[in-house]
Amino acid sequence: MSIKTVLIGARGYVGAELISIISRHSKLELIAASSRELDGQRVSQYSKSELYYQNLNPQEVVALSPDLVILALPNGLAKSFVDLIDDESISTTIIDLSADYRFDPNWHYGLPEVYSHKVSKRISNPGCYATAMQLCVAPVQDLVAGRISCFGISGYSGAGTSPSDKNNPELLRDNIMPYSLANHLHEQEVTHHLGLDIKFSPHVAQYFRGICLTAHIPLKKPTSLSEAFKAVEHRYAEHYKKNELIQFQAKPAQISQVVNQYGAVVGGLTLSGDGSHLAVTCTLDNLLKGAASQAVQNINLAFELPQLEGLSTQ
Ligand SMILES: NC(=O)C1=CN([C@@H]2O[C@H](COP(=O)(O)OP(=O)(O)OC[C@H]3O[C@@H](n4cnc5c(N)ncnc54)[C@H](OP(=O)(O)O)[C@@H]3O)[C@@H](O)[C@H]2O)C=CC1
Ligand SMILES: CC(=O)N[C@@H](CCC(=O)OP(=O)(O)O)C(=O)O
Repeated sequence: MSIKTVLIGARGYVGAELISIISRHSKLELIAASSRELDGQRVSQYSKSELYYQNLNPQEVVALSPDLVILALPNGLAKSFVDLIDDESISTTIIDLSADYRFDPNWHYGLPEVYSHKVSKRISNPGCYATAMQLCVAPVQDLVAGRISCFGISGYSGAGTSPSDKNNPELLRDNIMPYSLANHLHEQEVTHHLGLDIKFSPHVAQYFRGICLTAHIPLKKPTSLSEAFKAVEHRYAEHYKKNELIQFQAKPAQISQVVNQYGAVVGGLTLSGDGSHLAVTCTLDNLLKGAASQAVQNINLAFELPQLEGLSTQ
């Protein structure tokens, strides 16, 4: 039995990754893909059937009676689709890749390695940096004593295809660009979901994809440095050993390990001399574990499929 899927925002960087994964997923059947710019053109990456982009409005989406609607639109555009599907009270599951519903208590915030799965027909997918920050902090969340600071750097695909300074090759050449150094949406998102005080400094660089994030975490006073390190390392190893998509390692995580990969790497645990501060790194592909492959994990959980369905072959 296939899951009839409609993808809204199919032309984008995230949409393109979703089409590729859906093409290899045994249960997801893409019945429509929306793009204003590519309306009428063939969806060449979709290999299961001959599909053409359409410029779909919410009424046309509902008329298709999909089992699943994936929204991969820029922030602020999900509402018209969500409200109509809600009004029609059809049994369609919605997963939104934007930030629009990440603070809505009626939506399940889907970060499977950090928050236990809840059956829901409304799923909000975390932001890319927000995923990396939470993967860094989750194993020691109860040991945190004060403000966490995170430094993140992303490839310019994080800024999407709409032209901006953050994906302008001229401005990015031989450059690294700090931006939104206060109140970044992901700083708010992680503070909200972890309930901790987090400050985040995003940067963008001229490479295409991949995020490297370093978290500095103040810890409650340990008894001794060696004991503290052993205890903290054990926590990370235990937390991630049951999560196939997360590789925990001793060395700091590097972007080269995760480009075009569905999972993330966490590593480089380093305690300050007095044991009061822990540094930890996480790398992930912003378009995959930061978006599309995490969305498919969440879709699998929502439809009670194996969590890694469609994600194992890499
Ligand atoms: N890039 C990343 O690393 C990550 C992105 N996200 C989030 O995922 C979503 C998609 O991101 P990304 O793929 O990078 O974005 P892109 O800018 O690359 O793509 C946006 C998509 O939305 C469509 N679109 C844009 N404006 C409108 C509109 N007014 N009405 C209808 N469709 C529109 C575009 O197609 P067309 O113009 O042809 O209609 C395109 O398919 C965003 O919410 C982003 O914040 C989340 C995690 C990581
Ligand atoms: C380089 C760059 O611009 N990155 C984006 C992250 C995109 C993302 O994760 O999308 P949401 O807006 O849905 O959270 C940013 O910092 O806003």
